[in-house]
Amino acid sequence: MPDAHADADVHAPAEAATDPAAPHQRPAVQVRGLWKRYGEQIAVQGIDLELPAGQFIGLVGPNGAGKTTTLSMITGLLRPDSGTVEIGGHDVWQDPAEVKARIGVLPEGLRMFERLSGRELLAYTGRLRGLPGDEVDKRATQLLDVLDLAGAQNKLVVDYSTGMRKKIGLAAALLHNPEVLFLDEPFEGVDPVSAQTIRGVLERYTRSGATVVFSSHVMELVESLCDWVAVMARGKIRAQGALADVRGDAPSLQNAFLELVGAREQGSGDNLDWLGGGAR
Ligand SMILES: Nc1ncnc2c1ncn2[C@@H]1O[C@H](COP(=O)(O)OP(=O)(O)OP(=O)(O)O)[C@@H](O)[C@H]1O
Repeated sequence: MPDAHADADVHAPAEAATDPAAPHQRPAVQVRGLWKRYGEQIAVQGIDLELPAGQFIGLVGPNGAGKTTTLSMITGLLRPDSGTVEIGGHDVWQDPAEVKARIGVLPEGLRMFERLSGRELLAYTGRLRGLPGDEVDKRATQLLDVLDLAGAQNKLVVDYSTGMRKKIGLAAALLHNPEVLFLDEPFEGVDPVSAQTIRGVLERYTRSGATVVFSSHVMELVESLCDWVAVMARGKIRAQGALADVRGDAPSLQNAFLELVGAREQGSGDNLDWLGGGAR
């Protein structure tokens, strides 16, 4: 692990954003000086992020790092104390309608219209997005099919399992074909088969030039999916850049991550001498 990684704000990626020959020149998301405090608790401490377009981007960090707070501010769900966010060149808080037309969001613990069926939920979401009815029908049928929800399309959302809820939430977030898709812990509670399905849909989507930003604390998943990562700990960005640059010389992203977030400071449980070993 290079020493630079141990300090805050390693910023490895810049060429993609500045190279005039790069296919996606403007960053998909530009965050400057974002702060959020809940009473005494500072959740996000003045972060800057430049997320390149057309990439699979992972926002990783331990529990309580500030990932959900950050994604909520980026997507216009939570007003920052200070700082700005631009998506596709539009300010999220000055120009919310423009931004919301360009993004899809699957927040953590998404509240849905529980008394609608999966198909009705998509029909309703599509009309809210201003799509014509026949186009909504066509897209809904295809998404339900690809996400293996066709058999449950007439079931009420309240009766869906956790994984089914993630999938119908993902379908609703994709229906209007957004430029940037934000997903908070999209694979949490999802079985391996459904995870593979979701993964396939998202990979196809980024190959077409769209951007996926998702938060996770599962390093293997991030390492296998992402082109680009931002590592957060205690409300700050510890590193951001292409996956290989953030990983550096470490054998895996997990090792790089543990180094970056200072896991050793938190102890290894050595003082739990009463635990296990028959000393009851
Ligand atoms: N509504 C709130 N009121 C008070 N404190 C909050 C609130 N939401 C988050 N926090 C605090 O802000 C910090 C960041 O929380 P956040 O949920 O953004 O982290 P996270 O990285 O998404 O964590 P996790 O991976 O556990 O979901 C935590 O210390 C949390 O306790």
